[in-house]
Amino acid sequence: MQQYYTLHVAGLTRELPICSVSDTLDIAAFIMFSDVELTVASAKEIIKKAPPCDVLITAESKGIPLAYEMARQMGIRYVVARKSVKVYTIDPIEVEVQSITTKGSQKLYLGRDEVELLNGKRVLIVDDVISTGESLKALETLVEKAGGKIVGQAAVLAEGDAADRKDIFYLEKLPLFFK
Ligand SMILES: O=P(O)(O)OC[C@H]1O[C@H](OP(=O)(O)OP(=O)(O)O)[C@H](O)[C@@H]1O
Ligand SMILES: Nc1ncnc2[nH]cnc12
Repeated sequence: MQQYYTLHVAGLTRELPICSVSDTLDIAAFIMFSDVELTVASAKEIIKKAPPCDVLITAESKGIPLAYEMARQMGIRYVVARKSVKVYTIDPIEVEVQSITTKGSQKLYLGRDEVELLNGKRVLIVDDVISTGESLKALETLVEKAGGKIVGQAAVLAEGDAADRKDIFYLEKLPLFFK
């Protein structure tokens, strides 16, 4: 039978389905897509903790609604690091990324327009979850390549050991489930 983890975040409660990552590890899947109420409330709470910044960056895909909503509330722009190059991606820069939810390695790309938005700016990196930190590391590398200055790294949830990191801020911890 499907099992759930009860999450309290930003004044809301959600039941997260427990999903298998491997023979030894399960995660509670945190998917903000579709959940406008949770996205708006989480954005508001992260903004309260955020340092002054000029632009946000997130990774495709689950960080996008959060970055959009934070940028809307803050009145600033946001950049999405894409997982593929499109016909309209001019002069892409790239970095390799691995994530706890995806087998094998992927890449994150920024086009020239996104690089221009980041260059010389105070950049806040945002994501829905920070777990192994690999996605965050890839975003850091991209911001540095683009000539941006990272002023903070934020997430709604810090999963597993990420909760002990001192270089990020987040709203709630999320446990990993070892089998
Ligand atoms: O700290 P990490 O281990 O890198 O995990 C965190 C990343 O994993 C998730 O994305 P995912 O790779 O599942 O891709 P998706 O957003 O496209 O579903 C999440 O949105 C973060 O970007
Ligand atoms: N618990 C989780 N739910 C969704 N995506 C994730 N990426 C890393 N941990 C995750």
